[in-house]
Amino acid sequence: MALAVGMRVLTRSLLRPWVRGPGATPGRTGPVAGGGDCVRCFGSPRVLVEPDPAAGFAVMKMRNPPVNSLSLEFLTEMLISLEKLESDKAFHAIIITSDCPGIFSAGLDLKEMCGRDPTHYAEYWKAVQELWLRFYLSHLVVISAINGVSPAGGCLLALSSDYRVLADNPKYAIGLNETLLGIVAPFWFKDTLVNTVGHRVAERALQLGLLFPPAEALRVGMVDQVVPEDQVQSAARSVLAQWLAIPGHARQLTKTLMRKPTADRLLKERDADIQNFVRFISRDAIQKALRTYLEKLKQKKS
Ligand SMILES: CC/C=C\C/C=C\CCC/C=C/CC(=O)SCCNC(=O)CCNC(=O)[C@H](O)C(C)(C)COP(=O)(O)OP(=O)(O)OC[C@H]1O[C@@H](n2cnc3c(N)ncnc32)[C@H](O)[C@@H]1OP(=O)(O)O
Repeated sequence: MALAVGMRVLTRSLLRPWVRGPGATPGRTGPVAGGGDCVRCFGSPRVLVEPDPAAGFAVMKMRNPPVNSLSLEFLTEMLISLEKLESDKAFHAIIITSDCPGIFSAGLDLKEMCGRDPTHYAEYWKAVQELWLRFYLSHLVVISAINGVSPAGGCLLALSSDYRVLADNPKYAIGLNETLLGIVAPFWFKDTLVNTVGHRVAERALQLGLLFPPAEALRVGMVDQVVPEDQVQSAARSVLAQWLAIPGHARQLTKTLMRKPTADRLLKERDADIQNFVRFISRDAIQKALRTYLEKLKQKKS
């Protein structure tokens, strides 16, 4: 409920044509991050959407610096942008990528899961569920152009796509590392991984909290392609052509056939999953583990 209200408010206030600089005219050409012009870009503070309706796709750039952590506001903005693209018949695909150098997404925002009250945890978890459900089941072709490190929730987002292109940089590790934080990946994170890499690889990766560098990620099937860093976006665009050449209804029905059983499991147990999360995350031991982890991240700098 709170999420629905939040989304309505954000839809009104944030989904405006993307314009940069004072005096720019909404809906008209404006400059985009990285240079160049963008016709009818739109978005919100944390999500920039560069549409190419003639080609049938849009690039969704995550820009929640410093690390694209999936805060409640950021999740909500991503959902709104996705919804907007899904409801426009001009779009058949999106490429999701990052505007934060070296980081695809640091995963769920630890500050949303630490030192807050149960109502907040429930609202946050509902938004996380929603993001996964919407991306996992989207009728659009979703390609991840992974141009940075993507642990945990960042990896889940990538795994929810139909195809993953990873930049070949040894720093850009990807995986569900929850156990390293002393937390447990929920069953639908696990199912998404199993569906991608198979049971044995997933079992080992989840228990050990493995973060796979590019060559390993490709070997186990966590990503579909590894390309030189400067070719991630062009490779994603190239592969999109293959996906868009398939009759849309046949591809969409096939996607649903493959993914619905996994999504249905969460849909059936959604409230219980929220209660489970709230109970788990509220435990003193878990809160302590999260605080220690955040502290470690801070100390790393000094
Ligand atoms: C039985 C079980 C039942 C139920 C269980 C239910 C649920 C539990 C499971 C919940 C699932 C959680 C999934 C997640 O996604 S948890 C998040 C996991 N993410 C990580 O481990 C990544 C942590 N971050 C990093 O490793 C590095 O930051 C990173 C490699 C991404 C980037 O490194 P870099 O050196 O470039 O930056 P830093 O200096 O480390 O960070 C900059 C600032 O950003 C803050 N930060 C980083 N990550 C996060 C985050 N995920 N959330 C919030 N904030 C984050 C970091 O602290 C720095 O902050 P400042 O010091 O500048 O204030």
